[in-house]
Amino acid sequence: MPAKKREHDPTTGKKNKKEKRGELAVINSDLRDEAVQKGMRDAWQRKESYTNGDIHLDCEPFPHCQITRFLQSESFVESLQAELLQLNFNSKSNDLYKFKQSDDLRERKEHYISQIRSVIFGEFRIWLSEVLQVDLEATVDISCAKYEHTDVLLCHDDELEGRRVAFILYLVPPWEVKDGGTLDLFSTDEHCQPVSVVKSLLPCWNSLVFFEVSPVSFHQVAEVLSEEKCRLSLSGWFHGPSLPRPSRYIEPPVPRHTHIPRDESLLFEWVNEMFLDPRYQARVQQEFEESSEICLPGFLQEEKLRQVRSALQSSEILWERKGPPNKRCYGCADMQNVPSCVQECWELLSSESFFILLSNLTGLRLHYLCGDEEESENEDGKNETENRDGEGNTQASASSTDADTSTTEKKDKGPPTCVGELRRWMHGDYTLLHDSVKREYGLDLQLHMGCAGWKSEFGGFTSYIAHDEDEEFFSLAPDSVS
Ligand SMILES: O=C(O)CCC(=O)C(=O)O
Ligand SMILES: [Fe+2]
Repeated sequence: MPAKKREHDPTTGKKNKKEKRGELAVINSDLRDEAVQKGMRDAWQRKESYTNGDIHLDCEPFPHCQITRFLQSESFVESLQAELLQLNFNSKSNDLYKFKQSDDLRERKEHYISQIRSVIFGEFRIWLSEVLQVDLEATVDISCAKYEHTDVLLCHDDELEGRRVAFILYLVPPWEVKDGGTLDLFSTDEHCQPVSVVKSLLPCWNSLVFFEVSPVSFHQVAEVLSEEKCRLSLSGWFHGPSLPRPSRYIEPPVPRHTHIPRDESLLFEWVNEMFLDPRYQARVQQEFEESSEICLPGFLQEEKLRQVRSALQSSEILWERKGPPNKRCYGCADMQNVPSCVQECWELLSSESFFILLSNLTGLRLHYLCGDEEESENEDGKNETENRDGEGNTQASASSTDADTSTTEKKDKGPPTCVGELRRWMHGDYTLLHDSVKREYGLDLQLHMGCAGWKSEFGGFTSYIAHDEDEEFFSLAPDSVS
């Protein structure tokens, strides 16, 4: 029920001060019910589900609770929504997310914003402390987010010093699965790494979701697909003692191999002869040494390229999803089961003669017969770079195929080796920058197929950033190499 309206103070006849400024925030009265509190507390301790009226607790894949009709008064929520929409919103975009965020709400003086802030970090925090049996601090950590068409927040766990419970209050129009924008919860494996979405919560007007921030609280906001609807929410964290965290999981390294023995005939068959001319190679090398990257259009012979491209488009290839989703999500082909011309192209890239060709084109020592003019510079760490996800992956949002090999060598580290994948990028695929990767020197090679006429708004670029820098220094679009 809405807070009782009283226009005038009966004793003075003056307007009631609070009424003049607007309604008060009152939370769902079920939360004050002692039986509900006890039921919630017991269920939370035992990690069991619990439902009572507007409150639904579920512990799979990790404990989370949805409170529908969080605020008693509909008109309060409407006024709050209107006030929030008047705020200034800033576009936020990086590899992990794209959405709009309001200015800081901690100090805002607007009536409804102040009201909701004090009820969430006052009465509701005390209720939550009681239910979870955890001392939650009065620290105010809240902002307003607006997700519109194509906005997204990829898989993450919310872990940050001090955050104990995450909450989101939704202020959305009637929402359906086809609108996207669900809050997806991930299951995790034995290393606390996310596996797949096992539950999706539809955002719902005046409902509040909360969950404990933990090593397994992986979630995402699915891309908003509706072109009209605005997914407005207030979200933040209650701070308190963090849960124990296992040490960061480091993925086992992907096995690499040295070149495979194939002679130059493979090069003559596959590579445009221009790139085999030593004078042209010297020019390419000079340019590569100046800029550390080079694009070689028309690298493969037209007929070979056509064969590979059409073989890749055939349905014979089994594309497997590569995860974990907090690091990457794209299709990857099993190289044992690809058409023979694709296999042959793969052999070309791993062949001894190709290692020599790459040495000649780059000046890097990728074969013992070739000198390395860059070696002393690399040894200083001057050229240390890392791409957007630190592992030589591209980010894409449309169908494409991409072969990527990396070759590395450092003194006393043995002969140069390579590793690669045949990848397919579709709408929604991505890689994320992350820390759990060993930094080392390497050469990234990308061979894009079927990306002619690529437009920048398709996404799918690879973003390279230097270690410890925020800004990218180089972006590679697929069309520049097809
Ligand atoms: O809006 C949501 O449903 C979740 C938002 C979220 O996960 C976050 O802001 O960290
Ligand atoms: Fe989150």
